[in-house]
Amino acid sequence: MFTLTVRDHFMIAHSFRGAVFGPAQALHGATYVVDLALRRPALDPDGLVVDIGLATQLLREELARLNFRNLDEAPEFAGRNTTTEFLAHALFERLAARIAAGALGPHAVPGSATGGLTAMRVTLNESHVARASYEAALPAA
Ligand SMILES: Nc1nc2c(c(=O)[nH]1)N=C([C@H](O)[C@H](O)COP(=O)(O)OP(=O)(O)OP(=O)(O)O)CN2
Repeated sequence: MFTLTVRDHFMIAHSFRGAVFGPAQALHGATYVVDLALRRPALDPDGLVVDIGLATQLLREELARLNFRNLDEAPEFAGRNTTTEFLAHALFERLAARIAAGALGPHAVPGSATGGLTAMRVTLNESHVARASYEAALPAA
């Protein structure tokens, strides 16, 4: 299995509901370093998992939707604790939809004639001691 990983970061503010979060029930900031890992068992006709430039651009675009926002005020997350795990899954779903729509080129579309991407992992590094990931297969379109 081949894997290509690209990295970017974003900054948000949020608060959590639940005694388990202790002081993080108050509004606080976070800077997440995000690793996007893209997987396929066979390289495309150019010898790539995907083009690094396209992957970097896609990740940057999706993180820009969250960057500098107070997630407590984000309608799409209303009523949810925007934990590191939750955000990893939310980003996975957005990125998977963009990839299926061709954002990383036709050879990356899952189930394409050249095989396409078969799996993806989104990791949010929330500090030097903790990170959370969401990983799953990418279904063929
Ligand atoms: N599994 C998760 N646990 C926690 C998350 C999370 O996203 N997923 N987030 C937080 C806080 O937002 C913050 O990152 C850490 O806050 P902190 O108060 O330092 O939490 P700790 O559990 O590390 O320490 P406490 O002993 O509870 O103060 C918290 N947990």
